[in-house]
Amino acid sequence: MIVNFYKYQGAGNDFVMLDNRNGEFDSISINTISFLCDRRFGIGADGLITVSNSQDKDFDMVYYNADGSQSFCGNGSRCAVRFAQHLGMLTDSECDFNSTDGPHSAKISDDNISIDLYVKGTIKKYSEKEFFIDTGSPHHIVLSKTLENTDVKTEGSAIRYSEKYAPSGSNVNFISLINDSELSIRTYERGVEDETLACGTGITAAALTGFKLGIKPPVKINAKGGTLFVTFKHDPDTDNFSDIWLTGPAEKVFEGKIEI
Ligand SMILES: N[C@@H](CCC[C@H](N)C(=O)O)C(=O)O
Repeated sequence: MIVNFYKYQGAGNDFVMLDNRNGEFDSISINTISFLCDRRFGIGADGLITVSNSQDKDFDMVYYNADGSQSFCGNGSRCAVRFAQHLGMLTDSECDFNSTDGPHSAKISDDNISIDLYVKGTIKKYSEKEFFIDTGSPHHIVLSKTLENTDVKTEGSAIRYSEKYAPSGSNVNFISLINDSELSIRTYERGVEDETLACGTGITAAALTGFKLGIKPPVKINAKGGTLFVTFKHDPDTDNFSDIWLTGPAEKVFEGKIEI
């Protein structure tokens, strides 16, 4: 079967997009997802997203990592909003959509897409330099003074597969604080099993963890593939974060046909 595909990227986190408005990719197989995301034998991407009609929102999306596993994806969601706009599913500069972890809202401009995210639970502090937070996907955070020289694949993989996170694993982010509103980040992504150029839920997790270390919103975050911004509110009485928004670029790279 020959299918149309679209390739999008958000700060270098790249995705194959499939128009699923007729439901043809409802039961897409893990093998097909892995093939389409393969950088040598397929199109190549960190993940794959299907965009479908929704009963109660502007669209529904499902995110799959390159290995076919599912989670919530911040950059993928931002790209899915841009794709829904391309498909003519959006009529406004704001929209609502359903993703793997529930409903989200988005704000659209020519340069950027912003989405809101939700935290599950609170930040867990393992030590002065290691933390965990779930921003729709699970994220381990390591404070690093040697970010450029960090072997993200080896060190990230060791934490991702550690007993602490078995059996489902965690994404792993290495961060360096630059000043009181800026940090740099490198991320090992579960399901891609490698470093990616940016990870939206990881960037959000880093901004919120950074707040605990003295960083104030809006937080500017430098990833390898680009710069994103995170804003949020924090309630000192409950220690809860709310009104969390991730903002950055999301654009179509190319489109084509492929046999699956
Ligand atoms: N790239 C994503 C995160 C995708 C999910 C993650 N790999 C997981 O399995 O938890 C993002 O931009 O948030």
